[in-house]
Amino acid sequence: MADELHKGLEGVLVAESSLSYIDGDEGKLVYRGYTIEDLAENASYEEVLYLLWHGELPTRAELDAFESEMAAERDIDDAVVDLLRDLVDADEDPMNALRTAVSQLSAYEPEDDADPEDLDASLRKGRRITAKIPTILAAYDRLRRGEDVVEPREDLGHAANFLYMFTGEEPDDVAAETFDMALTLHADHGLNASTFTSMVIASTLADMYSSVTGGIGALSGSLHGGANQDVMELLVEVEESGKDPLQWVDDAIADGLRVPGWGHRVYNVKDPRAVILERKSKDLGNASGEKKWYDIAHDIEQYLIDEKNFDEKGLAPNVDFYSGTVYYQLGIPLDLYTPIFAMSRVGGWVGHVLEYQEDNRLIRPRGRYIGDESNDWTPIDER
Ligand SMILES: CC(=O)SCCNC(=O)CCNC(=O)[C@H](O)C(C)(C)COP(=O)(O)OP(=O)(O)OC[C@H]1O[C@@H](n2cnc3c(N)ncnc32)[C@H](O)[C@@H]1OP(=O)(O)O
Ligand SMILES: O=C([O-])CC(=O)C(=O)O
Repeated sequence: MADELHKGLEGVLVAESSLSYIDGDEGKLVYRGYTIEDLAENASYEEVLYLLWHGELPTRAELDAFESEMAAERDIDDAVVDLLRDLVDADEDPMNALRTAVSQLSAYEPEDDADPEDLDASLRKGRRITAKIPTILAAYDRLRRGEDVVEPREDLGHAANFLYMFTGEEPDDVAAETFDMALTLHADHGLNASTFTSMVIASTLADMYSSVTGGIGALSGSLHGGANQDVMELLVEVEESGKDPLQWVDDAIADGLRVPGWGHRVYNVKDPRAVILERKSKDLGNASGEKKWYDIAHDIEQYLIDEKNFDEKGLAPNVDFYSGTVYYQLGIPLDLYTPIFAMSRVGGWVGHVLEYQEDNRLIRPRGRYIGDESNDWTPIDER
């Protein structure tokens, strides 16, 4: 066996997949053969879920049935709401609250005793978790605002229903479509760290709740999904400093800042999702007359390219760089940005787990041992 070390598993092929394809040099992303641009423009998030989980686009009848099944699974048990209240009291971060609540959901899973190798049951579990995540997040946010939880509605789409439960008002078409598009953009991305985490867990024949709970944990970190909140915090900090944004960034880089929302393990050029989100952020700003956040982000992007030559180092905006400026304009609090990423990426976690389990093999790499090999035992009183 080769003893070459692949730190961070960079470039290591560990599985075959037909869910999503990324060309990191061309800035191209496709889900099951459909470009992200086509999907962002034409597909609903539910259509994307169907595509990822069933391998092809649904017919109208299949989509109607799928949407109804999802909508019927949105309710969460009162005990989960009680848990969320406790977590609000403990001032828990929403991403951690989501991780805890998803883990608790398994207690109310009707097919709890299904064999983990029963892929149809795993798919239904994945669908239930996906349907309930928006309910958990909206409830958590309302509880911490001291407001009553709003029950899900079955007549609204996944994105619109989240915004409805979150605000208590039915969203307008622009907000619902923008949010739906953001969910589509984040749904899958190859064997990223959180998806791989879910697959590692599933490879032991643990159940879907464990896989998704682990995926949420992996996504929360600042090198992964956590970066979308970091970007918006940076933009707010820049704005509140009253300094010239470019000078602020220059100083921060000199102090060793890793610019959140920049760089990617796979892309060497601008992430195609960042291109779409940038355009959306600009359009929303133009429509509302409040282009401040888009402008600051865009100016920073230009500066990093023109003055810091980030592009020559293969550094470019990733999906997280402009998403926050879109969510901000939808009135979503900063610490919900990463949970919203999870609300979408659960589609990829479930899809990859199911695909991997079709031909499961325990994931178990090796580490090279570099410790001592033959120490003499020293009794505790002599150390
Ligand atoms: C949804 C997602 O998960 S997308 C990624 C979200 N994460 C972020 O936006 C956090 C900021 N970005 C990063 O930390 C990194 O680019 C990562 C973790 C995403 C990818 O990292 P890796 O592929 O491991 O690249 P690595 O850390 O080896 O960086 C390569 C070089 O680029 C530099 N670099 C990478 N990202 C950045 C950045 N955001 N800002 C400044 N420099 C950077 C590194 O310092 C390193 O420079 P060096 O060779 O002079 O030491
Ligand atoms: O693919 C990755 O490494 C990070 C990720 O999840 C994404 O960009 O959506």
